[in-house]
This record gives sequence, structure tokens and C-alpha cells, in this order.
Amino acid sequence: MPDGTHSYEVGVVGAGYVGLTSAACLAHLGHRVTCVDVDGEKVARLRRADVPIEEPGLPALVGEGLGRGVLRFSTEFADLAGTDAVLLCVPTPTGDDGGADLRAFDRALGALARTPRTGVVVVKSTVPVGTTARTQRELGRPAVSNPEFLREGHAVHDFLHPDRIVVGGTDPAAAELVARLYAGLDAPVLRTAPASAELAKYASNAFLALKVSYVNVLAELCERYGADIGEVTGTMGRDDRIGGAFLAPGPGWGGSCLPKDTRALLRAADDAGVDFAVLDGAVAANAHQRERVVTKVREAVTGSPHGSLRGARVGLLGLTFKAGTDDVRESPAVAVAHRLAAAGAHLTGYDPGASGPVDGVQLVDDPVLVAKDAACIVLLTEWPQFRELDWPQLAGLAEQATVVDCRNLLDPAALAEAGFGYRGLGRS
Ligand SMILES: NC(=O)c1ccc[n+]([C@@H]2O[C@H](COP(=O)([O-])OP(=O)(O)OC[C@H]3O[C@@H](n4cnc5c(N)ncnc54)[C@H](O)[C@@H]3O)[C@@H](O)[C@H]2O)c1
Ligand SMILES: O=c1ccn([C@@H]2O[C@H](COP(=O)(O)OP(=O)(O)O[C@H]3O[C@H](CO)[C@@H](O)[C@H](O)[C@H]3O)[C@@H](O)[C@H]2O)c(=O)[nH]1
Repeated sequence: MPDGTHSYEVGVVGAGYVGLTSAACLAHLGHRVTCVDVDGEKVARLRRADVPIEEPGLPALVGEGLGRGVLRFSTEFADLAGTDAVLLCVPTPTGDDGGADLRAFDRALGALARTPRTGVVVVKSTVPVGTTARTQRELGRPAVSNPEFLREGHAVHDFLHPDRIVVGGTDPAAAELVARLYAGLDAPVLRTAPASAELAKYASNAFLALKVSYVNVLAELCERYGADIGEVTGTMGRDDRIGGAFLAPGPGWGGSCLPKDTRALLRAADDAGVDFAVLDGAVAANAHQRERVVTKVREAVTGSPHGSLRGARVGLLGLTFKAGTDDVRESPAVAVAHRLAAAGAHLTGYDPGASGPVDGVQLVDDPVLVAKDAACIVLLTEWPQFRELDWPQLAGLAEQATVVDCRNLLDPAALAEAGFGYRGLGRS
């Protein structure tokens, strides 16, 4: 262990993006970690160091932990007995009323209640305000809110190099123990009330959503007034108060977190009788953005924003919700695909990482093939390799097609030279 740090017995519940990353990284930081998941098949794979998700650096860390005997996987909560702290990293998806569905979380709490000697309960799942206090009451042992801010595709890096570590607890000894789990990291530890920690997580994700919606509407304005979105955001981003990140227009924000957390925050605001119209607006703008992409495809194929796509061949580049992940949960690319399919288009799609089939899309294993007989190619995910495609070769397969570049990834001049029409977002 590095100087000033202590090795703990740590339990992790849930071996997904957050749980598996936390387990492997905490083992790397010198703790002894037991990770429990209800999915027996996943646990069996992990015991063989076979990591089921695409995250750079994660297979190496899992292999390292298993090899050193400081990381183990189990389906049994009983194996968490004797731990100093247990991190809850189970899903909290959207429920029927838009708020967080806490059924998996409550099942994990029930199992933990029946497991002796499991120390501090660390709430890492994103949960509504009050959940950590309720956990402490129900289990009769200290609970601490410790929200996670890692991004998919950068999970290991973000876990090991966080901007901040939030520790929200009312029991000083428990909060101190949680802070010490991360003693090997160079990051400020923010001690807060549990409610503040819980709300800060939702507030951060909703603010990111707001920022992207803002820029997507700006891109539409740029098109109307002949301005260039890259020049506009380049200017905005130089202002430290605004910051240059999260200013890239796209087909809308998606993924497993921003949409569900925005809905949960709106539900919480509604329950509290607080008008959060600014966030309602961001959600509406996000739905509009998908329609805007479909309208661009109609224009590209028929010359009219209202033209029919029935029978039109459309090629899709990218299906994941962003580049660098295999995750298609709430992917805007998939949402656009479903709208195009409903409008009668025949869809071919390619993605270098997507983890499964997408309804209505015929998947091909070579990106060039999406161009075959296509009237339009829609670039939906910003995989950098799409820039390097042999665009003249694609143009040869597609007769007089237009590329709708929903990530402003490509060079319009190079595409024109290859023989493609080009439409980006907020650029001419
Ligand atoms: N994915 C992210 O980038 C991210 C980042 C920060 C926070 N979060 C939050 O972290 C939580 C987990 O998200 P995730 O993306 O890691 O989920 P995930 O779906 O990738 O993984 C969750 C895992 O929990 C397991 N599980 C479900 N119920 C269980 C139970 N009762 N006992 C034991 N295991 C159980 C599942 O089998 C699954 O392997 C959510 O609250 C999410 O909002 C996610
Ligand atoms: O300038 C931008 C930045 C992002 N996006 C889109 O916004 C969505 C979300 O992207 P990102 O935030 O990178 O994805 P996640 O991996 O889901 O990470 C978010 O959600 C996690 C789960 O809560 C948090 O931990 C992270 O801090 C938070 O960034 C994706 O569809 C992106 O394509 C844009 O369109 N333009």
C-alpha cells in the first residue's frame, strides 16, 4: 500500500460498468475485494477474467486482481460477510412514474440485511434524495452516499483520476472510512450531507444534458442564419465560465444515464412542487433533435422536408449512444433508426462496437457496405475511424447519395470531392 493508506475488505454488489470498474480499481489500489452479482453467467465469465463489457484497461485490471488473489467474484451475498464496507452498484432504471425504479436496489438491501458483518453501506448507484438516509434507517448501520461520475468508454481512467470524490454521510467514522478507500487517488474529497451528494449526481447529469440540448438548438439557429456552430461554440468555450466541453452538436443525448437521470430529477422536482421548466425544455429539445435528423434525411432523399422515405435505402454509420462504447441503451442513433424504419426506409447499419442487433436494421460487418445502393448515409456516432473510410469507394457503391453527418465529423470538401452531397449540423 502507498504511504498513509490502509487496506480494507471491500464488498461490491453489481458487476456492471460501475461495480466491475470499482471492484477492479479498488483491488488495484490495494484493497481485498469481493464482487457479488445475481447474474451467474456473468460471474462465471469474470472468474475466468473474461470481461463482458468494452472498457479500456478493465480486462488487465480484472486479470491483475484475480492473479494476485485480491479480487474475487461470487453470486452469494454470504461471501460479503466480514467486509468493512459494501458498495451498492445495482441498476436504478426509470420506473413507471418517471422516477428511479429502486426494486433492484431494495432487493440488494434485503440481501445485505441478512448478511452479517458487512460494515458501512456505500450507495454508489444513482438514487433519489433520501435513499441513503432510508438505507441507514432500514439496515440499522451507517450508510454513506458516494455517487460515481465515470463515463462509459473511460470508466477505468475516470475512476482512477476523478475530478472529485463525494462522501455524503452523517456518521463521521463511516464517512472517514469511505474517504480512505480512495486514499491512493489524487482528488479532492468533498464531505457533504447525504441529500446533497445524491442531488449533486442528478444535478451534474441534468446540467450536461442541458448543455448539449442548448448547443443542438443553437446548431439549428446557425443553419437558419448562416453561422457556423463550430465557430460559435469555439468562441463560447474560451470563456472559463462556460467551458469548452459538452458543446458538440449531435443527434441528441442518450445512454444509460443522462435520459433516466433527467427524468428522475424532473419527477423529484414535480413531487416537490418545483417548476423545472428549463430542464423540461432540454428534454423537449432532445426529442426534437431526433426528428430534425429524420427531416434532414427526408430532404436529402426527396428534396423536401416532408418527402416520403418509403422504400428509400439508407445506410447508418454508428449505432451506440457515443463512440468508444458497446452500449446501445437509449442510443439516439437507435431512436433515429426506429423513426426511419417507421417511415418506410430500408436500413443497413454498421457499428464497430455495438453489443447486439437493432430492430429494423440489417447489420453489415464492413462499413463500406452501408453505401450499397443507398440514397443517403447517416453518420450517427462519432467513431473516429469513419473519418478514414475510403469515401470515393463508398461513392462508387451509392449513386448520388448525400451524407447526413450528425456529428460534424467529416470534411465536407473531401466528401464533395468523392462525389457525395453533404449536410452537417449547424454548418454549411
Ligand atoms: N454506466 C455508467 O456509466 C454509470 C456511471 C455512474 C453511475 N451509474 C449508476 O450506477 C448504477 C449501476 O449502473 P451500471 O451502468 O453499472 O449498471 P449495469 O446494468 O451495467 O450493471 C448492474 C449489475 O448489477 C447486477 N444486479 C442487478 N440487481 C442485483 C442485485 N439485487 N444484487 C446483485 N447484483 C445485481 C446486474 O446483474 C448487473 O450485472 C446505476 O444507478 C447508474 O445510474 C452508472
Ligand atoms: O458535446 C457533447 C457531449 C456529449 N454528447 C452526447 O451526450 C450523451 C452522453 O455522453 P457522456 O456523458 O459521455 O456519456 P455517459 O458515459 O453516459 O456519461 C454520463 O453519465 C454517467 C452516468 O451517470 C456519468 O457518470 C458521467 O459523468 C456522464 O458524463 C451521449 O449520447 C453523447 O453523444 C453530445 O451530443 N455532445
